Formats: sequence, structure tokens, C-alpha cells
Amino acid sequence: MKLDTSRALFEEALQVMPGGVSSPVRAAKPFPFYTKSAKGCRLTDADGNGYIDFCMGYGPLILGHQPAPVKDAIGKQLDEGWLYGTPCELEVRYARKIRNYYPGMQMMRFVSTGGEATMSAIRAARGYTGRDKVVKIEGGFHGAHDGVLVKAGSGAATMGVPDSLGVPKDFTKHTLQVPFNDIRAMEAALESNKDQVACVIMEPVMCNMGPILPKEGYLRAVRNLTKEHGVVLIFDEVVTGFRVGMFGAQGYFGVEPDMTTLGKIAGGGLPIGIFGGKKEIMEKVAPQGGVYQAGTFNGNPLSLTAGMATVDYLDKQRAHIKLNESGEALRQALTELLKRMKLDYSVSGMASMFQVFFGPKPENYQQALRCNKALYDKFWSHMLENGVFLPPSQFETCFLSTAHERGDVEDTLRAFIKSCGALK
Ligand SMILES: Cc1ncc(COP(=O)(O)O)c(C=O)c1O
Ligand SMILES: NCC(=O)CCC(=O)O
Repeated sequence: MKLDTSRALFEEALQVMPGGVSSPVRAAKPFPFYTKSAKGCRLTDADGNGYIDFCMGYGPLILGHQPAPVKDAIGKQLDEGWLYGTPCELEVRYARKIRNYYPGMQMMRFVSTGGEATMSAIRAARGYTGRDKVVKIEGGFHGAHDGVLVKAGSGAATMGVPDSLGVPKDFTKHTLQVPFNDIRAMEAALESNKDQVACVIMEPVMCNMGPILPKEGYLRAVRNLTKEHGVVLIFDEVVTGFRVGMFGAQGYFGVEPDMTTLGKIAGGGLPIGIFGGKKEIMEKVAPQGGVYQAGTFNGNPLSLTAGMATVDYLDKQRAHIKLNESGEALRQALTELLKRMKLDYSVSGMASMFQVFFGPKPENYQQALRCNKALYDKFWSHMLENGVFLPPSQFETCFLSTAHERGDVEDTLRAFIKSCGALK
């Protein structure tokens, strides 16, 4: 595969950007390919190579690249302007729509990224409870802000950076960690910090250690415990919102948190974050209350338009039914193949999310870390050579979109057989 242009661009990038990239997870080894264009489920790089994409912008592109309904809506909005600095009707309409799917988000605010949404949700929970401590899950990733960069998943786990430099210890001393799927540990954390914990923040399905599913009854038990302790439960559904279904993981598992954060799909591929929850908590947010939150790009009309067009399309087409069936079929096919090839493996995921682990299917961060990451990296490189782009890290999630057709999945399985064959 010819990659001369990408290699040259990377060398140039190294001079002007740390690690040559805009975000650490993109720093594929030995160098990333540079995308020139994207359409449907395919990326074309600067040297003209094509790839079937399972990164899908790290999750937002559930309808693929450039889906017509979203492109049309963005085009119309461009004619109306793309930044007002004043309220606009779109915000009201979209907030009401979101509340239909996530009724626990009685009030909400639109921000620019998922990270901003989780940062603001934690601040609101602290402001509401008057408490400082935050419980997060080991390996959970909630964006790149100070208080949550402790044993974070995603790129932080890939690069072996459990805690970031530049974050004063004082900033994280209020952040407690518990393993996923361990209700005893959660109970112990809340008991031993009685009346001090403002919130538990968690991905209801962990998506930044690969996808890791909650055990039966775990989310319900966390819900009950947090209620007992007067602790605000925040579900970070930046990935799972509108991904596992219209109602997110909270709808799927039937557990309603006090606060929810959304992002990714909710912006239809343009930057967005949304945090919301119970009225009495959200009423603490400025200007109604004393929890300050602000942003030039909050409620950006283009992002709202793209998000709304995506959500409307998903709902009207009942798109999750077929998409989730394709996800199930793909996971089964991968599992069968790995079994036949006698590789020590597992395939984790749900709905349209999946990841391959070279080791037993993990239930938490420590178990995910024990899987054979070196083998995964080799597998990843072979997949790329065979024309399939997976996110370049064991600790990310692969996403199917409605643009992945049967033939694309068949091509992917062929690439998979070749790539796994090359590992032996
Ligand atoms: C669960 C979760 N929360 C929050 C974030 C942060 O979102 P953003 O990258 O838009 O800041 C991410 C993104 O990677 C995520 O996976
Ligand atoms: N799961 C982590 C991300 O989605 C981050 C994407 C990026 O920084 O490019």
C-alpha cells in the first residue's frame, strides 16, 4: 500500500503539532494515514487508498459519512447563518425533542463537546449537593478535563498514562475510583465517604476500554445505592446516547439517572455536548442559579441542526432495528471465525458496537488491561493493510453505521480472516 503522502504529511505535522496529531488516540503507529475525503462507510486517504471505516469519527457518524438528510439540513441552515450569539428557536425545539427520549433530562444545556458536558454536569451536581467528592469508574473516560483524568480509559489507557501530568494532585483528590460491575466496591466508597460524595459519574456501558457491558442488575443496584446516599447519579451517554437505541442505555436497561450527558450522535457529526437532568439540579445552573457555565459556541445552530436531522432520521426509519441486528450478526461471525482459528480471543459489544480482545471478555478495566494488547496492535495493522480501518487502540470501540452494507461487512470478514491468519 502506497502511503508516501501520509508519511510526508505526518513528518511535517510533527514539526507543528505535538505527536503530529490533534488528539492522542489518532496517533496510529508508525504514522497515521491522512484522510482526504469520506463518504458512506468509506474513507479515502491522501494517497488514494480506500478503507472501510469502523471508527466513524469515534461514534457520532451513525448514519455514515455525508448522509443526505443531515447534509441537506446543514445546507439549509447555512443559508440562515451559523452563529448568532442570541437564543434561537432551534434550541427550544431540540431540547424538547431530546426530553422526549430522555425524560430524566427535564432541563438541559447545549455545550460544544462531551467533555464540557461531563465537566459541567459534575459542577452542577457539586453545586446542588454542596459536596465535593466524585466517584468515577476505573477506565471510564469522560473527556480530557482535570477532575476525571484519573485511571481514564481511551487514549490515556492506550498510552499508559493513567494520570495526566499537569493536573495538580489537589484537583483530583476528590475523585474516587471504583471498578466497574462491582457493587460492593461502590457501596464501600459511598459508605466510607458518607455525606461527602456529590455524584457518581459512569458510562452505563463502558465504551473506552472497548465496550464492556454492565452485569445483570448492576446499574439498578447503583441507582438504588446512590438514591439511598443522596448522591447524584450521572450517566455519561456521550457514546451510548442514540447509539444503543433512541433512548440510550438508560432506556435499554430501564434505569433512570438524575443527570445525563450526551454528545457525539446528538450533534450529527458536528461538535456538541448536552448535559441535563432533574429540574431542581439544573435550576442551579447560571443564570437561574449559581453554578457558572458559559460558552461562545453553546447551542450552535449548525450542530443542533445536524443533530436534529440525525435523530429524526433514526426515529422515523426505526434505524436501530436493522443496525443492531447487523451488529449482532457481525459479533457472532467474528466470534465463530476466531473460534475456528483457535485464537485466544473474545468479541465484546452490544447494539452496533464491538471490539476484539485477545483474552477473555473483560468485565472491568483491570481485566481489559490484561488482554494481549501487543497482539491487538498487530491485528489492527493487518486489518488496515487489508482495507479496514478500526480505531487504532484496543481501548476504543468499533462502530457500525447504517451506511455499512452487507457487501462491506463481507469484505470486513474476509479482511479479518486474512489478518488473523497472519497472526499465527
Ligand atoms: C463516554 C465519553 N464521555 C465523554 C467524552 C468526551 O467527549 P468529547 O470528545 O466530545 O469531549 C467521550 C469521548 O470520547 C466519551 O467517550
Ligand atoms: N473514545 C475517545 C474518543 O472518542 C476521543 C476521540 C478523539 O479524541 O479523537
